[in-house]
Amino acid sequence: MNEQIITVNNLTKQYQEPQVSGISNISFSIKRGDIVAIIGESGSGKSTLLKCIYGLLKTDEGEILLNGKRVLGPDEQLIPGNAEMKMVTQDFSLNIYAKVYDNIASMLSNTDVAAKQAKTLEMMERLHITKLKDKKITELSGGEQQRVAIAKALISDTKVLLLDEPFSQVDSLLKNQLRADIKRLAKETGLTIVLVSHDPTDGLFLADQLLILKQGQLLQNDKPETIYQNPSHLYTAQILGNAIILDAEQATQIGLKTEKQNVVFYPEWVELKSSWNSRRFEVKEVYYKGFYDELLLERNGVKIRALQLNSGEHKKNDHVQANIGRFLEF
Ligand SMILES: Nc1ncnc2c1ncn2[C@@H]1O[C@H](COP(=O)(O)OP(=O)(O)OP(=O)(O)O)[C@@H](O)[C@H]1O
Repeated sequence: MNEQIITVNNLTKQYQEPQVSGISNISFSIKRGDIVAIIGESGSGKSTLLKCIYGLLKTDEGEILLNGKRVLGPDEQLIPGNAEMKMVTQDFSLNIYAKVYDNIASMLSNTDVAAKQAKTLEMMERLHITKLKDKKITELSGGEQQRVAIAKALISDTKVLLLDEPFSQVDSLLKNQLRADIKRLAKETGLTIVLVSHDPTDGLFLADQLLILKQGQLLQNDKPETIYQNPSHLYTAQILGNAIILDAEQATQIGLKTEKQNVVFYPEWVELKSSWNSRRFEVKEVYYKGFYDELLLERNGVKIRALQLNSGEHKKNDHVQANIGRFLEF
């Protein structure tokens, strides 16, 4: 069996109004069973790409292949979309008057009622929604509705699940649970998942492959850890959220030399220690993070962040030696 389930070749979709935008000349492929996260700022083309993959938008150039077969556009078939893929959007498209069980079961035919019931119950079990079986959709929280929508999407032998902002309605505790469930589901069933998110931690935590979009262009396509450790553009470092970004003047103030405009590093690359070449910083704030502290440090008016694993070791107004072990230049 071919390892690649989806191949996108030179895909371009431009909207003319109100200004030229969309996505431009995008190529990548997706391995069967992988979770792919599409990350980028608002308007970077994430939803456009997802809709093109599903066949909801007429493309201008290029093609999408699913198992080697071209995905048809909305002008080429009666009902836009693709039978082997399912897309869950932020509105969930559930029947709000029907019970949870009936919403999910409605996707299956009545030819074998016992099999239909068994399959529906199994899918509810997988998504931890068995106890919601007899509730109406209007009685559910956003996160519960999300699970029902995913169960509904998956029950009819879906090969690829497309998720648009899957965690936007879920609080942080449930978000971790739902992320873990989605990951487990993909690994257990071999399902391929493509998701779009504003939150880079979704991609870093969940994905096997991360796509970084900027103004309709694919900027980076790699494993999350590779992208995190080696962002190829300043934009990538910015949207991943955790990086400390300084301009050249600020870098000089804390003793880093650069010929470029910016230096970038992560708090975990800052070593707190005493050594002849480390620099003295003042601890301006200590943020308690559970099993570690995040320190806000300042030197010559420039603020950086560092991690301290021995919680409480350095306190506000202390002076510490900090060595920036590694930094990137852009
Ligand atoms: N139907 C449309 N007509 C015209 N322009 C559109 C249309 N849909 C999207 N666009 C434009 O195309 C660009 C990409 O939009 P898209 O919705 O794909 O981005 P996004 O990354 O998903 O954004 P967000 O995170 O805000 O949802 C934006 O500039 C947007 O304004």
